[in-house]
Amino acid sequence: MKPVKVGVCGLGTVGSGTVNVLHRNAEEIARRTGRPIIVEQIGARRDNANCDTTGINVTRDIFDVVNNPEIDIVVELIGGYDIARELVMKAIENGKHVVTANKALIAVHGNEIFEAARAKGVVVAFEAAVAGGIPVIKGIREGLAANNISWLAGIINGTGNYIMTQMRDYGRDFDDVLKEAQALGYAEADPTFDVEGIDAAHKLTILASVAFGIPLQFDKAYTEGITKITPLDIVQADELGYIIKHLGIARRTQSGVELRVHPTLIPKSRLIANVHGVLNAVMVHGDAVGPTMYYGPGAGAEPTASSVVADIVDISRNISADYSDRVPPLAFAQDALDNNAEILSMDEVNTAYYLRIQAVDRPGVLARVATILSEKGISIEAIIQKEAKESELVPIILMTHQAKEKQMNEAIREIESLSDICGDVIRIRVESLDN
Ligand SMILES: NC(=O)C1=CN([C@@H]2O[C@H](COP(=O)(O)OP(=O)(O)OC[C@H]3O[C@@H](n4cnc5c(N)ncnc54)[C@H](O)[C@@H]3O)[C@@H](O)[C@H]2O)C=CC1
Ligand SMILES: N[C@@H](CC=O)C(=O)O
Ligand code: NA
Repeated sequence: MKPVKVGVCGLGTVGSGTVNVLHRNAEEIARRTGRPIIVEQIGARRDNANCDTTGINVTRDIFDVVNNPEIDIVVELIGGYDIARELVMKAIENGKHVVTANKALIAVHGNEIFEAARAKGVVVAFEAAVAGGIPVIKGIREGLAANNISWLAGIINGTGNYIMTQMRDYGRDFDDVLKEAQALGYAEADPTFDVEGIDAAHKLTILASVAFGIPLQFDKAYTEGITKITPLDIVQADELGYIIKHLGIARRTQSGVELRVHPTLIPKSRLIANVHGVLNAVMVHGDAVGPTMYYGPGAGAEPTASSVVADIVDISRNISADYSDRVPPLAFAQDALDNNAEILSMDEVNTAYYLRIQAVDRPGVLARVATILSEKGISIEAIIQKEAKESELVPIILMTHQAKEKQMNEAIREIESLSDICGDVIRIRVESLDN
């Protein structure tokens, strides 16, 4: 059978991993697709010592690749928003199928890209963009196609989970571990995307669209990172029976769709609470299947290449099928996407809370805090008040029952204005993940 010819743009961590996997497993992959897959050309600014490109046409101009008439599939692995968008749109215009690992691109420009691909009858595949090597897009889009999906929650940034795990288990310093994650090829080109939750929000946006059949709406996602999590909160959460994880949560409610990324207290007994290091996991709740979980490496050269190559194989198998017979990019037919599903403002979201308050050790301070919460209709589930040691400040830890974010914001503002409270109230949301 005629080989499928691939052009790889970007030869960094994922690009080199992809070329290596395609070479090493060429025979096994060809047995699956029924035809060989050949790397016809690579567009790269420079060579990569981790990747042998002998015999491959390497160009310094990635646009040579999209304009090469020999190429069937363009693989975009340069990252970023603007040039990647231009490259992918040009590839589509030239009638090429596209595979990308770029979640920023899909979350922000995906609606436009999928529309152009539909008009041209080509496929844009992005399994590697969410949770690296875990086939979670395919799992939801195809494996759960029977279900009404009510919610999903995931640890979807490998770098962040790696940092939190190393801090918790070995007491390591945030900045040191981040440097290590960068050296291991886990982090984004700009690592603030990892630690400030932007990367996770990109991925959550994509997951919510595939699960609920709504257009991509990254600008409406609530985004909070891991930079404010302290060792003290990790210890206190542990004492209360919880573990802190950075989660992306998407939930359908009567009034709209919750789309939020933030640190979260999860009961230690949940499987997902025990997902550590660079590993990711996504829980998806479908009405027919119940709770499911997808687990595996969320970043790294070959785990990510595993998803990139799976998409190449998928396209190679379907290359001759009519566009209307192919699986739609966001799982739902383009004209059936729900444009009316409102993404809720964070004010409307209901969760339980862990609060840590630094108070001057004076009688009545706890009562004053409790009164404010009660006036806002927020009830307390548990309190830990430590003895004051040398310093006269004592941490007060409160766990609340569910409350609206708006009420909690107001309560926090009032608590912070009390004269016996010092600094900001630390607030971490609590998710039971049981329904
Ligand atoms: N590293 C990982 O574990 C994962 C990365 N991704 C995504 O995969 C994509 C690539 O990431 P990495 O391989 O980690 O990044 P990287 O920085 O290691 O590689 C990107 C490569 O593209 C090259 N490049 C950028 N602009 C170029 C241009 N205009 N012309 C030629 N070459 C250009 C850079 O020189 C670099 O070698 C990003 O979208 C990233 O978000 C997705 C999942 C996991
Ligand atoms: N920087 C990302 C890479 C994979 O998507 C992460 O750490 O998860
Ligand atoms: Na994936």
